[in-house]
Parts: sequence; C-alpha cells; structure tokens
Amino acid sequence: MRAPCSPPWQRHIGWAACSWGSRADRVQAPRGDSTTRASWCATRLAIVTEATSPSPDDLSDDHAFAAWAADQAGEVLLQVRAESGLEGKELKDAGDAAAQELLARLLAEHRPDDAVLSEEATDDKARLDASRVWIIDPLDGTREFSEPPRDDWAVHVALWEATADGGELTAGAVAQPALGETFNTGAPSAIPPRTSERPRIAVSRTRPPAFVQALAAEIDAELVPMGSAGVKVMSVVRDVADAYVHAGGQYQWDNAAPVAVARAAGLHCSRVDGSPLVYNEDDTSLPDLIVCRPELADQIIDFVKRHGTD
Ligand SMILES: Nc1ncnc2c1ncn2[C@@H]1O[C@H](COP(=O)(O)O)[C@@H](OP(=O)(O)O)[C@H]1O
Ligand SMILES: [Mg+2]
Repeated sequence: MRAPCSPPWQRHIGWAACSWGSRADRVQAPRGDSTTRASWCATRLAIVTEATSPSPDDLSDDHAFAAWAADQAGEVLLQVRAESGLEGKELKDAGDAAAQELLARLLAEHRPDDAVLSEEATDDKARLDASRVWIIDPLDGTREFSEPPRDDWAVHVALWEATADGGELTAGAVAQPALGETFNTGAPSAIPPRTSERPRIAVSRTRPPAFVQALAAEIDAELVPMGSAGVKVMSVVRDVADAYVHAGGQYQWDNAAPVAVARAAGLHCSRVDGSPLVYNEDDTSLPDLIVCRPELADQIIDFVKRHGTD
C-alpha cells in the first residue's frame, strides 16, 4: 500500500504500473520505428486513465474540465517517461502522441460540439467559425520532457469563446506533472508577495531572445533560463520569476492556456509592444509576449518601444 501522503499522480502511477504487471513481467514497448512505438504507448497508456474520471456533473464546468484533462494527460506523460524505456526523439514522439491521443479523446467524449486547435493535429479551419475552440499543447517543453529528471515541461488546455467583438480565453489549465501541480482558472492562484528585490526574468533555456539580455541590463534584472512556455508563465505565478519575456517565434498553443491562468491570477499579459494577445486567429503564429507582475509591465513595454526586439 502506498503512503497516504503521496500526491494523486503518484498514487495513480502506482495503480497504473500494477495494472501492467509487476516490474519483472511488465510489458515493454515493441521494437520498431518510433511511430509504431509511439502509437503503442498512446494506446496502452490512454486506457489507464479511464478509471479516474470524475462525475459528469463536475466536468460540465469548463474550468474543472480543463484542469482534469490537463492532469490526465500529465499522468500519461509521466508514465511514458517512466515506463516506455524510450529516449531522445523516440521519447519526445511517444509523449506528444500519447498526450495528444488522450486529450483528443477526452475532448471528443466530453465536448463533442467544440472545435480544437492542437499543436499535434491538423489545423481544421472550421474553428474560425466556431463559437468555442479548445487550444491545446499536449506537451510543451518537449525537449525538457526527453531529458529526465528535468521537471520543466507542461500540458496546456485552454478554451477560447467568441464574443460580440472577437473572442477571448475563458478557461484554462497548465499541468506541471513533474511537480504534481495543475494551475487553472477555476481556482485562480493568489500571487505570493514578491520575494526578490531584483526582478527575475524567465527566458527560454535553449533560445533566449538577445534583446532580453539588454532589457535585463537596463532594469538590473537577473535572467532565469528554463524550458516550456507554460512553465515560464507559471514561474511568475509561483514567484520563481517576476516576468516572462519572449520574442522570435511561438504559436497560439504555446501560450493560450498559460495566459488564461496568468490573467485569472491578476498578472499582466500582452504582446511585447503592449497590444492584446489575440487567439483563434487564422495564422497560428503568436510570436511574442510578456507575462509579468503588473508593476513591471510599463518598464518592459517602454524598453521594447525604444529598442525593438532585434
Ligand atoms: N523561436 C521559436 N519559434 C517557434 N517556436 C518556439 C520558438 N521559441 C520557443 N518556441 C516554442 O515555445 C515552447 C517553449 O520553448 P522554450 O522552452 O524554448 O521557451 C516550445 O514548444 P514545444 O515544446 O511545444 O515545441 C517551443 O517550440
Ligand atoms: Mg509548446
């Protein structure tokens, strides 16, 4: 029996591992190309999650559904990482495929009338005429996912809804499975008081934009590199950083759910020039953003207006 203080995802993993057999006779992914192995993982692992469904009443709430779906995909990803025996690109592909398969299935089952925009699926332009669109990134920080024991990877689930003058993000969740945390708009985070006098700016660990170094020098900030857009936004929610500043490329799925969660927590979210972040546009590219404590926004936007992002 597992210790009662284990977080839910650990208890779930224990149950899932048992359902596959003991360590000695555990079923291993088949040999073969990465597509075959990824598909094996997706099928086998998706089955595991069915036992943890909450009641349909709970799931009629979009905030609760987003949190639950992100959490479920996170558990599957933890299992792929721990149980598949895959590494490197095969592990990335298996994670992407398993989380996509699960989220697509949960959305089809619980939100059959809604459109979906996913990093891992063909972009069905019917979403442009839909009133409700789920914008999902089944695995953000894919590179870090494939480098155990790194914990800077996430699952993103956001809901965009049409309004009279366009549309807006109305619900969202970001799971950080390796931390056992799922941040969501149903229970908005209270931002802790700032613990660092010197601003901390979260940046991409592998491709930090050059202008952010100049920004940091001007406002006497420290750069905090990490993987995953969702993890960087949640680092501001968690008071691990005070701002996330990015430019040079990103897509709607990379930042929709993180922005929904950050906004609900009262953080500033905008493009780097201060203009609004607009979702469910035809072009999936949404290449830059700022998420920060409100008191830092003017300084950052002013820097970009003076220096640009090149
Ligand atoms: N210049 C760029 N062009 C396109 N996508 C980018 C990008 N910089 C970051 N991203 C995407 O943003 C996410 C976070 O990246 P990073 O960890 O470097 O900050 C990653 O998503 P995925 O992991 O879902 O592919 C990555 O692909
Ligand atoms: Mg991503």
